[in-house]
Amino acid sequence: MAIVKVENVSKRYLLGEQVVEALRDVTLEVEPGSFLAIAGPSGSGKSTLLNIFGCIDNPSEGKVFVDGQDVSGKTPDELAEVRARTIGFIFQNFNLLPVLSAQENVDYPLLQLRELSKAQRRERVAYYLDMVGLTRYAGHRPNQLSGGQRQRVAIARALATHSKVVLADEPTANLDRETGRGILELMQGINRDAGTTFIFSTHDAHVMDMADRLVHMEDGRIITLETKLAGVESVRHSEAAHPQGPGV
Ligand SMILES: Nc1ncnc2c1ncn2[C@@H]1O[C@H](COP(=O)(O)OP(=O)(O)OP(=O)(O)O)[C@@H](O)[C@H]1O
Repeated sequence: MAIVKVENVSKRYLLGEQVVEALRDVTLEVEPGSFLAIAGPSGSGKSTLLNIFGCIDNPSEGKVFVDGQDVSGKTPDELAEVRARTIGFIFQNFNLLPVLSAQENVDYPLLQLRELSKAQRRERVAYYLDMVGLTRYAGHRPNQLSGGQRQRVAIARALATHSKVVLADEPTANLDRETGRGILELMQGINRDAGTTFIFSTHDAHVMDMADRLVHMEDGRIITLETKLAGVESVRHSEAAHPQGPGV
């Protein structure tokens, strides 16, 4: 079963009098354990697709499934619950709370999981800060950390809720190439060791190379889907090869 799936999803925004077609009839299934990159020119719909996968935005048409649940008809409170328990987010500008330390930033989304005791939360925060190599920096606030360290805090925060899927919108865009590569290697290691699904958008060819699945978008549509398994690369042109839409 797909961990996230969109079926015939379109998204239109109204910009004054003008209608912007951000997504046009997109169908995509992402299998658990994928390390999937979404590439495409600026404005092609990458962030919109990630936001719809993450239940931050609703499609104008089509269906969205997260962890087997059809989220189309859910209330805002129900969607918040799905997000809190299933999905982690990483952003290009890190989105950490500036007044909180690294450990408090990682703890913050855990406050929504009311079944966790304070001791369990403390244990989880310590575990994930260790996983991203930041135990020594637990008490530092974001402005006392480098860009790469801030993104590591964001990764720990995304994982601490035991998210099944981490959605990352250009996670390396504000980092130099070497630091960006380190962040991708960290995400890839977690993907391989823990089986967490990662879906990230990128403009960077080096980052695309690290993905095991690569979706190319243009003008709100999926143009191609590449799968790299055991050294074999296949490229599917979504409409010709997949009348039902591509499955990843
Ligand atoms: N809230 C909004 N209101 C109006 N138009 C929007 C809104 N969000 C996105 N769009 C438009 O939808 C289209 C797709 O935008 P989107 O941000 O998904 O592209 P992208 O591929 O992520 O671009 P980038 O690589 O520059 O981040 C663009 O034409 C954009 O201007």
